[in-house]
Amino acid sequence: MVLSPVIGKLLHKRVVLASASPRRREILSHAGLRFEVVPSRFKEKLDKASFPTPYAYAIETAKQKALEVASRMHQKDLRAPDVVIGADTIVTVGGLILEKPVDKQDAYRMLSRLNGKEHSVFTGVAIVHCCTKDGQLDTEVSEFHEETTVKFSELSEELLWEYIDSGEPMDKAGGYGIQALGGMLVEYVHGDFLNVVGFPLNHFCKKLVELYYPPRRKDVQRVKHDSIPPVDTFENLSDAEQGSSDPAQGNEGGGHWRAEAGGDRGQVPAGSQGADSNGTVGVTAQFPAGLLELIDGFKASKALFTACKLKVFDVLKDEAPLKAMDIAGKIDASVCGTERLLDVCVALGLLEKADRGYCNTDLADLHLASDGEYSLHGLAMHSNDHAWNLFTDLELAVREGANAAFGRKAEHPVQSKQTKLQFMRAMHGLTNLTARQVATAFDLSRFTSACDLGGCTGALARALTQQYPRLKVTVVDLPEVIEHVPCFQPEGRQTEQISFVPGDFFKDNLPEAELYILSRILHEWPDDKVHELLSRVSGSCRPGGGILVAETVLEENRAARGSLPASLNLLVRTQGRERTLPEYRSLLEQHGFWDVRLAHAGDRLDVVLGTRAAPP
Ligand SMILES: Cc1cn([C@@H]2O[C@H](COP(=O)(O)OP(=O)(O)OP(=O)(O)O)[C@@H](O)[C@H]2O)c(=O)[nH]c1=O
Repeated sequence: MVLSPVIGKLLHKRVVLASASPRRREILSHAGLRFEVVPSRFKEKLDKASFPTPYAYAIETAKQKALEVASRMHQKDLRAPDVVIGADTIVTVGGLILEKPVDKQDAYRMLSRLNGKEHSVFTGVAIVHCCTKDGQLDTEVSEFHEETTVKFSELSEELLWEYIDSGEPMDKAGGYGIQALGGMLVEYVHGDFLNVVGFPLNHFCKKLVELYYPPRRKDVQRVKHDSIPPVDTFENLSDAEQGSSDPAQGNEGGGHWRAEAGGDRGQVPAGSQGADSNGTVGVTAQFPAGLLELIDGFKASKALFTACKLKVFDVLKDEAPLKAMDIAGKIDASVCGTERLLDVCVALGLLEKADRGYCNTDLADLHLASDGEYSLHGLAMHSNDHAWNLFTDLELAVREGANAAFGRKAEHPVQSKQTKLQFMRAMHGLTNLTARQVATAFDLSRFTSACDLGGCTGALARALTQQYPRLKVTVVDLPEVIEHVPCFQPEGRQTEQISFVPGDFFKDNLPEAELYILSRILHEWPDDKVHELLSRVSGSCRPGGGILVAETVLEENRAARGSLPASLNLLVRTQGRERTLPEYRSLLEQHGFWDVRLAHAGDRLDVVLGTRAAPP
């Protein structure tokens, strides 16, 4: 569980903590961040005197730690992680900077200085976004610091030595650990406790908000030139590989000390306009991280599809954890390629990686392995093998309109032999996920018979019969669909309440029923075909009978809820379209269905129920 949604912004990135500190690792993993730990080899020996403030020193050290790891990882496999986090904690007292003691005497000297006094603990943090361009590592650094004031009690020599002999001071800045025995030395703390322990989590989250939640256009600040801290130019922000970038820094943290130092090393994002030569007004724009995620979205989809196709999630459902090499053997793929794909799946939150190997996440077990009631493996495969190709024609479909594009490359999935089973699998998984909600969106207990037109594998029929034990459901679908229905019957759960009838609902007589169901059917067809179908349903339905339409109903401004690409899907794939409630109401009313009501059936689906009026 992730409390801070901003931490979630890092879940899809490969994040590395460039620190050997067990405390930092613990703080960040408790916050829900997923990361690898690669301790930095940077030697902490920058010339303290050359920094204008102690925290400038801590920030620079943090930055060098992170950059060293980024460049080492880049050199190792020519690919740096997306984000490297470095941190450095120091204690300052009387103008002196205290780091980790080198021995017991050093610890004693430090603790004696702190004894009975107030001191400051600074942690400098660097968040380094990396990208690889033409084989070169490109980095962009965001940095900040946090200060906490700590007061020690008056401590006896005996107590100090007892504490030193405990061994606790040795790997800790200032020679104490506030989170353990050292807590007994402390009278009060002002500020962020975790900052003393080694990582200012609260400030880190705020920084992520700054980085990943750019202000909306109307919030773009118009600021006076002299209120912008001195800035650098980071030239490669447009590289989508990078994932994110630093916005213009506020007048705080790393940006602030630089301003004080009169330096000019801060950063400004691409697209920002600096002040004009008169230094009057400029516009700063946050880096469009969300947009870049969108640009990269297809790569994530393709990685997921590929892992599904290679049955990675099936392999790991059967046996886990497994190392990349073992998985590669089982899926008959190269080790290096498999490892990369697996790591991407980890970054996408589909797999987990531990020392002993890779495992499925619960999400992957439930939805991406090919078996299981709620598997979306079929949908992923259908998207990969079919929808993907059709979407390459989106431009053509937009230029020429659905009718023109349809039929050129697009092929109705149910009519294609090759894709028929795959399409059934896709629909089966999707319907299973929503069937209960559709069945219960309205109280249908007054009906004793229903006919599910285009009911495919009977997934909705099953949910209906479970919900309404009196109800008998006839599923009508094309013969070539019905032929494969047995593959989708859960063992031991066949029910006499459901029967399957092969037929074409545009041509064949419709079975008699009190309730006719059209689930995810009408959006596939243009208005003339919808009228044709509704007129056939209306002709078969007795007065007092019903029609139940399950579709994503558009808002009145035609905005789709949930699945935005769906309407484009229709454009490239069929001649149909999604409709608003007034449109459905009008269609149904024209065919004698009244009292048309809407209910939501989850995030992406709505249910419309109409009652057949007596003919005039
Ligand atoms: C004041 C205080 C510090 N620390 C630890 O002191 C180390 C600072 O050293 P660093 O150089 O910033 O980090 P490191 O441990 O050398 O790791 P690295 O990041 O690899 O340089 C970090 O561990 C901190 O937790 C505590 O655990 N408790 C405290 O109360």
